[in-house]
Amino acid sequence: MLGRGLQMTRVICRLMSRKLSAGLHRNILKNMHPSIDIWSVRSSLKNIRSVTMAPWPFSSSGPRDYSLPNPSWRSEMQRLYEHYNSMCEVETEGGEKLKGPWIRLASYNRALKYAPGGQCLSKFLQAKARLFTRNIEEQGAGFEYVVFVNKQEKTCVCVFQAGHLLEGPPGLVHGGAIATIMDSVTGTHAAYLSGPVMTANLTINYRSPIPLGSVVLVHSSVGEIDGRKTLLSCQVTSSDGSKLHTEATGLFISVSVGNLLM
Ligand SMILES: CCCCCCCCCCCC(=O)SCCNC(=O)CCNC(=O)[C@H](O)C(C)(C)COP(=O)(O)OP(=O)(O)OC[C@H]1O[C@@H](n2cnc3c(N)ncnc32)[C@H](O)[C@@H]1OP(=O)(O)O
Repeated sequence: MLGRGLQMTRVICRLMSRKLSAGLHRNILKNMHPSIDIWSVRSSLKNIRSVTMAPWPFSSSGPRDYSLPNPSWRSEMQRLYEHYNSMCEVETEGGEKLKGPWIRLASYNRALKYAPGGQCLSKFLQAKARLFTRNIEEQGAGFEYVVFVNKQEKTCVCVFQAGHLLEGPPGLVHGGAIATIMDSVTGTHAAYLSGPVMTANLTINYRSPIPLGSVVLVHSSVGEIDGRKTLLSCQVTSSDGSKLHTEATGLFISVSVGNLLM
């Protein structure tokens, strides 16, 4: 049986979707043109500022879930994926939840389109938008990663394989690519915990270089959640955890759905 919270969230999302569509349709009918009166959309979005989001808005029913294994994954990446996946919660046909405390977060290249209520908006506002970390089509060339969240401990781990397009110093991963994956993992973790957020700051210390093509773990844990502020800490380690590559803290501020679309 689906949890009551999830059912409630679905109802809210359906209502959200209607509100968003209503705002859009008014403008489309008025102008007969897909250039949107952004202020009208913004004002209709203001009404949904206090919506409580589902812990994770994406189901595994999108066209391509980028967090699933593909042939470019090295054996270490596959092994770690299977390790965490074997501890993941599964739901039986009868709705019973079995197995461990982890869940794998599905990941798509179009964050708006596959979020509840976002399908209509994505056609007009961000038709060409693609998630930065998921827009290199060649498998294994860029960011290969899968994120798992531990619901009991409220921690998060990402298995990350850095492809050849992420080079910085010869043979090593670019610092900006490391920052990107840390921002993505902590941002995803914060969104899972607190709903829609924006990164307010990310403070990074690079301790040891990451070899290009290697598989590392990105760990994220909660420092503090205080009102709109979610403070997380993050470490990138070698896949066996013995070597620290990078550490960071990130502050995420909860925002309204409208903020994310403007
Ligand atoms: C589901 C999808 C999955 C999709 C999965 C994809 C995951 C990818 C995640 C990527 C995430 C990103 O890269 S986001 C993109 C990069 N980030 C940005 O562009 C953010 C730009 N900045 C902003 O938009 C804004 O400054 C905000 C939203 C962060 C805050 O603005 P605001 O909403 O007006 O809030 P404001 O009143 O200023 O601040 C609220 C409280 O936070 C504090 N505060 C605000 N900023 C800071 C700061 N930098 N450092 C310290 N503290 C700060 C304030 O002092 C205040 O504390 P007090 O007085 O209340 O105590």
